Formats: sequence, C-alpha cells, structure tokens
Amino acid sequence: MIITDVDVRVFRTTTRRHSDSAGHAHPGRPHQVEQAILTIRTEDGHEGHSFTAPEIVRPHLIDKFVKKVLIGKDHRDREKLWQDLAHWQRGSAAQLTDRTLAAVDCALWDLAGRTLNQPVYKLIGAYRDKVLAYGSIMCGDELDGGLATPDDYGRFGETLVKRGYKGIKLHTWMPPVSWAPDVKMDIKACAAVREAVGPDIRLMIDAFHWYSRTDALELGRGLEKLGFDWIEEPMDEQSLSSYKWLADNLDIPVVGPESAAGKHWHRAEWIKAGACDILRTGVNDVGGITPALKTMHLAEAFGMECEVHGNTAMNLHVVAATKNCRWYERGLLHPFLEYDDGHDYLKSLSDPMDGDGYVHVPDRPGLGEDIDFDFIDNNRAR
Ligand SMILES: O=C(O)[C@H](O)[C@@H](O)[C@@H](O)C(=O)NO
Ligand SMILES: [Mg+2]
Repeated sequence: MIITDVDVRVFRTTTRRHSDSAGHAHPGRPHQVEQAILTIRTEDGHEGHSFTAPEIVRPHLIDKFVKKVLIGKDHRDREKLWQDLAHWQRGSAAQLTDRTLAAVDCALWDLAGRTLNQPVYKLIGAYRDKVLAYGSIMCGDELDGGLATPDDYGRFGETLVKRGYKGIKLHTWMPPVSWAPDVKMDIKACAAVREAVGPDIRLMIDAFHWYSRTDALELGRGLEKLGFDWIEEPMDEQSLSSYKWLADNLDIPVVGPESAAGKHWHRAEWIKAGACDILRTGVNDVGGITPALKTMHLAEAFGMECEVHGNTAMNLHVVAATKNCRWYERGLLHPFLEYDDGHDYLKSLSDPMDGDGYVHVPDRPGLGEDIDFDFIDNNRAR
C-alpha cells in the first residue's frame, strides 16, 4: 500500500483539435501534440494513472511537491494526501495549481480501483451505471460548413439528435471570430437549434465569458423565450455580485461557477450569495475527484443540482456516483470531427454512448481507461 514512485511519461498523440487565442478548441488539420501520463506506483507493484498536459506534471512540480507529499505514504489516504497538497498551494508561488492536484488525485483513485479490481464509481458508492449525455458543441467559427452561421448550428443540432443526444449545449461565437461577441447572433443560433430539434430536446448555452450584466440579461431573456434549461458563464466568474444580480433578474437557471478558482470553498460562497441556481464543478476545475465530490455533496445539502464540467473518465465517475446532476458533458463536438473516434492512446472510448443518448460507465477497474501502453512507449517524447 505504500507509494514508492511517481513518474511521468510524455508521448506524442495526433489530434485535429487546435486551440485559439482564448484556449477554445476548433477543428483543423491532424497535428501531433504532447500528452503526459502520470503514474503512481506502490511497493507491491500496483499502478494508478492519469492523463494531463505535460506542463501540469513537469519535473519541478513532481520533484518539489508531489513526491515529497506522496512517497512513503499509504496510497489509500487520498483525503490526507489531497489536503497536504492543497495546503502547499498557497506557499508554492502559484506553481502548484488545481490541475496538478487533479492529476495526482485521479491517479490515486485509479490506483485504488486497479488495486481492488473495482471501478472508481463503485468504490465511491455508485448511484447509476449509465447517464444521459448532452452534446457540448465547440465554440462557433468562420469555417465554411462548420459552425459559422445559425443554420450551421441548426443542422448540427439535427445531426446530434439523430446520434441519440437528448440534450445539446451551444458554445457560441467568441473572439478571435472577427465579429464576435454578438448577443443577437447568439440568440439566432439558439433559435435555429430550437427550430431544428423541436421542443423536447433540452438545450443550454455556454456563452462569451465576458459579457456585461446588461448583455447577459438580454441573452438570458432571449433564451427564456426559447425554453432553454440554463445559461452558463456569460460573464466573468470573478464577479460574484454580477452573477447574484443576473440570477435575481432572470427566470432561466444560471449555472456556475465553472472556471472560478477556490474549489468547493468558493462554490459554497456562490450558493450563499444566491449567485447561481445550479452549481457547477469539474475534476480539473476544483483539483480532483475528491473535491469534486465535496462540491456535489455541498450542492445536495442545499437541494441544488451540480452539473459536472467536462468529459473524460474522471468526470464520468463523479457523475455516476452522485444523484444531483442530470447530465454528462460529452464533447466538445463539431461537424468536422468524429468524437467517437476517440484517442490513439486509448484502445476504446471512456464514455461510449448508446443510440438513446446514455453514456455507460466502463466496468473496467480504476477510472476504466483502456490505455494502450505500447502506443505510449512507441511514441515517447521524453
Ligand atoms: O471554455 C472552454 O475552455 C471550453 O469551452 C471548455 O471549458 C468547455 O468544455 C466548457 O466550457 N464546458 O462547459
Ligand atoms: Mg462551460
């Protein structure tokens, strides 16, 4: 049970996802990027793994913080190990981020599951083994036949419903798109999807993250007429009072915070301030499965749903182990990309979805990621 080693392998993987100047993904030509697999080993040879960007688990962080907290400890003591890493963040000169905590915590949960030959959601205490997914569409673009017009969004909405999705979330146009942001165009895209998919498909929006209060109010009022289920991150989430103001002035539920720092502590303040109607968490956003579960339970205590940000196995296990969220966020999706093709370093999808829109939690041990270690070893960067 004692942790004896922590290491990182960086490897090359091919993707068609490109990031824009705000970090949002768009489709493009296949290109190679570097990915990292963090591995935590115990004295009896068991291993746990998690995937993240190489800089999140760069040698400085592993040697100066992670190994010093983990080596020699019992791998089952996830709460203590997480608290020790979280308490070191303040004095880390902003080097030790929630993303690194998330990578370590996920690898520890994976290790526990692989050691006991159990899926993580069963270790936590499962609530369900399948969950409805919403299709989370990429931000808009200026690609001909992509997501350049409201009709493009409408056509893609039809495609997603044919695939089985019972919910769809639009990320609308944002800079660097030349004419974005534009509230009226956002509403036109949402109206085109509503027109295309009919009244029974659940729709949500995740808009330009820096609208003013009055722009966000106009957008929310427009979505209320279209029967949307929620409005997400239309303003800078650092302004708690702006979200309190928006939630007070809109009927459509306000979801958040996604990207605001502060883990479950800050999310408690959003609830207390009435800044959201549905809470939001995400394994990468709050520093791991451990704090994501704390956030889910916090929301439950206030009779609130907490929607989980992001795809991948780590978020799916949080959703499967809790009652108070409706969806798994499956994406990001685009007409030019085939999401079900997965990744070249995984032998199968971590979030397979059936024709009725349900994602089934793999019953493989740990996080259930079907890792192709031969691919990783044959494509090592360092
Ligand atoms: O804002 C982003 O970086 C991406 O759109 C991503 O976070 C997306 O997955 C999202 O906001 N989902 O809710
Ligand atoms: Mg979002």
